[in-house]
Amino acid sequence: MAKAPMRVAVTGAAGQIGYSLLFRIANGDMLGKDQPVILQLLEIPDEKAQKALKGVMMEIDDCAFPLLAGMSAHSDPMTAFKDIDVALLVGARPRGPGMERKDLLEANAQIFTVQGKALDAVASRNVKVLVVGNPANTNAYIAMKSAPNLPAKNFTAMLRLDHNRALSQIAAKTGKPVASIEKLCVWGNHSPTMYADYRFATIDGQSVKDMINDAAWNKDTFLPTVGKRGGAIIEARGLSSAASAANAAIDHVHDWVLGTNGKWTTMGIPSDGSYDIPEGTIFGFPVTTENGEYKIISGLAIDEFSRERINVTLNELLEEREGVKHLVG
Ligand SMILES: NC(=O)C1=CN([C@@H]2O[C@H](COP(=O)(O)OP(=O)(O)OC[C@H]3O[C@@H](n4cnc5c(N)ncnc54)[C@H](O)[C@@H]3O)[C@@H](O)[C@H]2O)C=CC1
Ligand SMILES: O=C([O-])CC(=O)C(=O)O
Repeated sequence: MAKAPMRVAVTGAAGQIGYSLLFRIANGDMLGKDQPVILQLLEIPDEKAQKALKGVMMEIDDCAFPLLAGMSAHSDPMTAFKDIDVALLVGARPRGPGMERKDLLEANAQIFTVQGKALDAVASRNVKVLVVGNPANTNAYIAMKSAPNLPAKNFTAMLRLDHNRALSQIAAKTGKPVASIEKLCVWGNHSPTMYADYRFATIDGQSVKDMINDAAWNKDTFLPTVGKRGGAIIEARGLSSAASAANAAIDHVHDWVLGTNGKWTTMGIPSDGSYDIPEGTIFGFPVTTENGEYKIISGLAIDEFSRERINVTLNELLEEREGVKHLVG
């Protein structure tokens, strides 16, 4: 029997990331090739944005995706989020050259109180929320706090792009295929302070740390390359990453819904107090997923260097949180 369609809301649907994301969702890349989807697309109530959204929808129509069971355009989150199973909160201002993601806090934070409240009011009680709009961890925190009637665990932030960037750097360094790398993770905030950690990673059962055996490369090349990759792309393209961000959003939700079969990935999730990260902080953790639920990998040894790095990214998140205290009550 055919599966019932899942309702997926995407905000900022006429933006850069939206243009790389919507077609792949409708094509079944995110929820599976046997899963019909209904797209509920939100843009700002602005004539130009709504018109651009209509144009994107015309193109989606023209793909005649067999899995697309419905599609609607919205300018109000209360209708866009009605009964949704998945929310991709992309709509927010991107940074330009010379900005850090936290510089967007002022401009974007408000969006996530409004949208958190709307999710609280009208979304499925099991809605899976992924915040992509920057600063993603703190925006996810705001949305979570604005939706007290939804389980906090439903709110996540995207660190998958950082995870994928780290995979790719390690594949290049070791000369091994990306698919052979396991047990990699990225701790913390989606910002240059994030801590990409390959201490536990393996390739064909062999330790990646032993294979690379170069602490200076880790500290002086790998961590800055992964941490500052978003900025490097803005510098090169004049615009922030879009197709790779959309790809990471697809990966994140795909794995959350369909499971990782015991493999590690990275998700920004509300801490349960693991690794001394204060409960409720939206933090990048190594997880596995099964039956639509994620689980933090527990019991990993945190050495002195790692603890320092984790503390730096945690402190930045706590500062960001302090800055939005007035919005979350
Ligand atoms: N977490 C991550 O790894 C990444 C996050 N990002 C972030 O994603 C966000 C979107 O990036 P782009 O698509 O490149 O930006 P964009 O400017 O091309 O598109 C954003 C769209 O969101 C819409 N929008 C703004 N406020 C909205 C609201 N309240 N409701 C609905 N729609 C709204 C705008 O009208 C625009 O069409 C930015 O904040 C960017 O920094 C980008 C790359 C990676
Ligand atoms: O760097 C930015 O502003 C966009 C982003 O989050 C990324 O590419 O990681």
